[in-house]
Formats: sequence, structure tokens, C-alpha cells
Amino acid sequence: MKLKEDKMKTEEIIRNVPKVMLHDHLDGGLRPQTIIDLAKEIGYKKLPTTDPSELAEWFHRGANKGNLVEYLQGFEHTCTVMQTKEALKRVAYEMLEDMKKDGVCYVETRFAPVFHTQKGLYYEDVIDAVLEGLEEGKRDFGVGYGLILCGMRNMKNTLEIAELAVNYRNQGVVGFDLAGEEGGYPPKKHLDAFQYIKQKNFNITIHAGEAFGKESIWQAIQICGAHRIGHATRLVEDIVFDKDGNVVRLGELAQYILDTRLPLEICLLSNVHTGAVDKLENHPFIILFREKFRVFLNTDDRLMSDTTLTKEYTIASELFGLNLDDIEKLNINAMKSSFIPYKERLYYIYNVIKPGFQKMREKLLSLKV
Ligand SMILES: O=c1[nH]cnc2c1ncn2[C@H]1C[C@H](O)[C@@H](CO)O1
Ligand SMILES: [Zn+2]
Repeated sequence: MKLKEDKMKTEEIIRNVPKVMLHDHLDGGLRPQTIIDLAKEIGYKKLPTTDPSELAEWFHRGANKGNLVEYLQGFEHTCTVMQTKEALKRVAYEMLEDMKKDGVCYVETRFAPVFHTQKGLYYEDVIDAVLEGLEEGKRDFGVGYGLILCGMRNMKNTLEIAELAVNYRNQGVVGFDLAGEEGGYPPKKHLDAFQYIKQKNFNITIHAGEAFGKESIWQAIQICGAHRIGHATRLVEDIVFDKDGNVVRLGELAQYILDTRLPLEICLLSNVHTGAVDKLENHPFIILFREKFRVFLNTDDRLMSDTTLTKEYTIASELFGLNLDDIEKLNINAMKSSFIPYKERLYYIYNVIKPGFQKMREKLLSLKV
């Protein structure tokens, strides 16, 4: 079934089918008005405006510089206003409300506790507050969640964060991530953290192949034991194409990732903003999808990249010709890749995603779209 050409229609259809998102940064997705409110409460003066749409535009301009280092600068402002339990709880709660509006049925959100202790909160206070907001949001909006704790690649305390993630495994934390600037900070520097997670039979995702090449992806998987990769955009370096752009052969790493069904958390718009790809049309997502890699779409940072999951899928539909079956397949890929227990994943696939897409197909048939 082909999605209708009409832009509004496509977007509406996509918003109304149950979607799954596994790569979303809590501190990259605040509502502009919330930043303004929180900044006012603490007397934070570094925001350029108190107009929400101007502020959103300012964050986006700051992020859209074509390199990861500048892209990450905006987080200083969002993290500064997330230093109290109340602020952390509000941001987490609102994130789930925004997911509900966007038609997301399950989300794994992530953040780095180390950025939220400037006003004296302990790590546990920070994580408890976020989990409280998420739990209330789940109750009020019916969106499932898992929390991922990020260690930062340029810091030395990643083992401590990995230990925290494991300590909270029965309270909503589902995994551990390594985020931040990629060039010059190889994941193997944090081997102790990854080995700890592995020994505890817990879950690892690593940002890799975004600002650095396929070597970074290889290291994340084969040295650090990542179960999923965030971005993996530069995996395309391990694929051989003919002069017409057809895939001729996969390199050993790409073949391994394909054969082991290792999930790749693709973030289209963010990759343009950080310069991982020069333009959306050249994003390797569609090659990976057609070659049957386990890929799915994500927002990364909704505020900085001015995006939503609906927008990411709408763009992919328009640029790459995805149809409703493709979008269902991608969301099932995402659910299969989540860090929640297998039976819960099956529940979402068979009781939420498949019936939701079927309902939409029937609706479209009845409308003769
Ligand atoms: O796209 C990204 N690549 C690497 N690190 C990122 C990206 N987006 C956000 N982060 C960082 C900045 C945040 O403060 C941190 C935790 O969410 O993760
Ligand atoms: Zn990210």
C-alpha cells in the first residue's frame, strides 16, 4: 500500500500509527516554553529570548552547524535548567506527553546523570526524579518507557554510571550508553564500564559511526560488546557499490552486523545537522533498509534537530518512497531491538503495533486513499 503523495495526509497517517523510538535524548528534547519557565525560576540569563518559537529556532540554528562539537553546545543550556528534582521530573513527564501526541507507544529515552549535579543533587536523586516523571507520564499517557543512562566519552567516571544503570535495572533503567564527542574518544577507553555491564548480563548501546568512521563501529561492537549502535551512519564505508550506486558486496563488519541482526538506531535529521551526512538524500538509511539490516528511525534530539518521530518517518516516506508496510516493518524492527524483556516486546508487537497498523489500513481502504 502506497502512502498518499499529499504531505499533510502522509504525516497524519504516520502520526496515527503506533511507533517505537529507542534513541531520544531527554536533555535534547525539552519544550522551549519549559526551558523558559525553568530558566526564570533559577534566574538563568544566558537564553537569548523568552519567546518559545524564537528560542526553538535559536537552538536549532546553534545545532545545525554541520559538526558534532558545535551541535553539542546547546546542551549546556538545557542541562543548566535541569538541576532540581522538580525540573527533572517535569522534563521527563512532558517528554512522555509529547510522545503520546506523536503516536509513540514505547520510548527509550536517555540522559547523562553527570550533567545534573551542579546544584548538589546526588546521582540517585537525579535518576529517581527522572524515573518519577516517567512513571507518572506512563500512568497518565499510557506510553511505555525504558531509561538508558549515558556515560560521556570524554569523562573518566563511566564505570560509576554503568554501576548505577545496573543498580536501577528493576526500577526502569534498561541499559547503558556512551555519548558525546566521538573523534579522539574511542569507546575502548571505557572497557571497564562495558565489561561490568556484560558481567551483569545487562544492555549496551554506543554512539558510533556518527563523527568517526567504521573503525569506531567495529570497536563498539567487537571490543566493547555493544548490543545496539547509535547512528552507525558511516557503516556505509564498509559497503562496496558499483558506479550506479548498487550494492556489490558487504565488508566483513557490515556482513556481521547484518547476519547477527545487530540493531542500528538511525537518526536522519540529526545526521545532517552534525555533518555525518551532507544531505538527507544521501543518507545510507535506505540502502541499509533495502539490504535488510535491522534499522529503524529515531529523533536523537527533538529540540536541537527540530524534529519528531512522525517527521523522521514522513521525510523518509517522501524521500525514499516508504509505504505503510515498510513503516510497520521498521517499527517492529525497533520493538525487537528494545531492551525490555522479550515477552513485553512480543506484547507490543502483537497487541499494539500490528493491530494499530491494521486499523490504519482498514481506515485507508474505507476512505479509498
Ligand atoms: O548525536 C549525538 N551524539 C553524541 N552525543 C550526543 C548526541 N546527542 C546528544 N548527545 C549527548 C549530549 C547530551 O548531554 C548527552 C546525554 O543525553 O548526550
Ligand atoms: Zn544520540
